Amino acid sequence: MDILTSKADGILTIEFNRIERKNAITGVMYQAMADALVDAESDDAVRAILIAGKPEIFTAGNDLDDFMKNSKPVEGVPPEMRPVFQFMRALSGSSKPVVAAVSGAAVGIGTTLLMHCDLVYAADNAKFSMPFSQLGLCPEFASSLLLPQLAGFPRAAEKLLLGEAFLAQEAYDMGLVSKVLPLEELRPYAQRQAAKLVALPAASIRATKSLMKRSRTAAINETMGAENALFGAMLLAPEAKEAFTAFFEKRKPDFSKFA
Ligand SMILES: C/C=C/C(=O)SCCNC(=O)CCNC(=O)[C@H](O)C(C)(C)COP(=O)(O)OP(=O)(O)OC[C@H]1O[C@@H](n2cnc3c(N)ncnc32)[C@H](O)[C@@H]1OP(=O)(O)O
Repeated sequence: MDILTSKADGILTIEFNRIERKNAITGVMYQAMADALVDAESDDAVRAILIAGKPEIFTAGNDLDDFMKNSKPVEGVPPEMRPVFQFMRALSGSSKPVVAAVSGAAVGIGTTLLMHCDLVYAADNAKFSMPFSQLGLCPEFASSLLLPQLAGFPRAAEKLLLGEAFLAQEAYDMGLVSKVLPLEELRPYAQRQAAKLVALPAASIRATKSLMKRSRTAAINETMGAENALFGAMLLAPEAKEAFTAFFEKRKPDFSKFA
């Protein structure tokens, strides 16, 4: 199983488990996470959600092979029904508190999804990147809105225009991360924080989260729509094909021939 889910003591834990591919996320994995989140939404026994990777890697982001093979529109299937949309919609709209424990690299959607979590804990080996421009793509799932809001435009531009990677301390300084911890303390700490949420009155947690997110929900949804229309087209463009092919051929992409 490339995604592990378990429920215990009021916490739904979702864990990336595809270490041989650096936890790169396929459609099947997005669907498994979407299903777990949708199920949790209607399960009163779940009072907090914990998302984690492996000590050496959170996730390498979307599986690039999946991007190459499964990006064409499918007749009769609206783009919003794709597993990645179902997952991000369920995460962004979750009424339950979501804790993320990040260690190792969090690439692409691996960093974007953190902007939709509530408590984000990073190990001192965490490394974040949104290399969309390096892949011939553009930001997705409201990162073009949320990152400038969190970090200010100039810093967000370094991360989104250049796709530069950044370490845990910078992520903390930018407001993307709640706290940085030594790797060995990360998981127990995130678990304890989730347990604290479980022990608090669920109605208070729900109300607090909903009030904190209320003013930006419409903007997030509108931005996701605009980004995803562009992203879907860019996935099929020659720049992305060159970037994906170059990755698997273990060479630098050559974008010089594209205007
Ligand atoms: C809507 C969502 C959008 C997005 O998420 S866009 C972002 C897409 N992701 C990426 O562009 C990241 C690509 N991966 C990497 O840059 C690197 O990997 C890492 C920095 C994550 C790790 O580097 P290292 O430790 O050197 O590992 P390795 O040798 O590159 O990878 C080990 C095996 O894993 C495969 N793999 C890694 N990432 C992906 C991926 N994203 N999709 C498919 N396969 C991936 C490789 O090819 C390789 O495989 P083999 O052992 O056969 O050479």
